[in-house]
Amino acid sequence: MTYVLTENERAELLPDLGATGWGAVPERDALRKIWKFRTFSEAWGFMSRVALAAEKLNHHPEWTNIYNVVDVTLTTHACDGLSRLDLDLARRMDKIAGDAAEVQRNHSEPVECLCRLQHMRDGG
Ligand SMILES: C[C@H](O)[C@H](O)[C@H]1CNC2=NC(N)=NC(=O)C2=N1
Repeated sequence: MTYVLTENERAELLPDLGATGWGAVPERDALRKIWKFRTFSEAWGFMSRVALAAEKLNHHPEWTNIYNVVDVTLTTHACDGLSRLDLDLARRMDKIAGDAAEVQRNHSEPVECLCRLQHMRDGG
């Protein structure tokens, strides 16, 4: 079943994602990453491939696309927080993007904030 990651799991698994540019959304138990591709076509190609991976996982991103920028938030609605599925999808997205895009890092908070389960309730 889908369950919210424990503090031990967070401490073990989140730093690697933080290193690739995933951040913590303030006051939510959610991960965010922003990619800037060279063109709209490359951004849309990335989104198409991710959409197929998301369908396979039956786990879907919250995302927006403006021209060549794709802004992604991952969380699990079924358990109202971060689950393994978010980490799986995050890793797949990283793999699909490869180094085709510039990763914007000046947003959100460090993933380490998500290692405390109270993060989303006390606002950081
Ligand atoms: C019925 C279906 O399994 C659910 O609605 C799935 C689909 N995709 C999902 N995606 C995300 N991000 N969270 C969910 O809880 C979720 N649930």
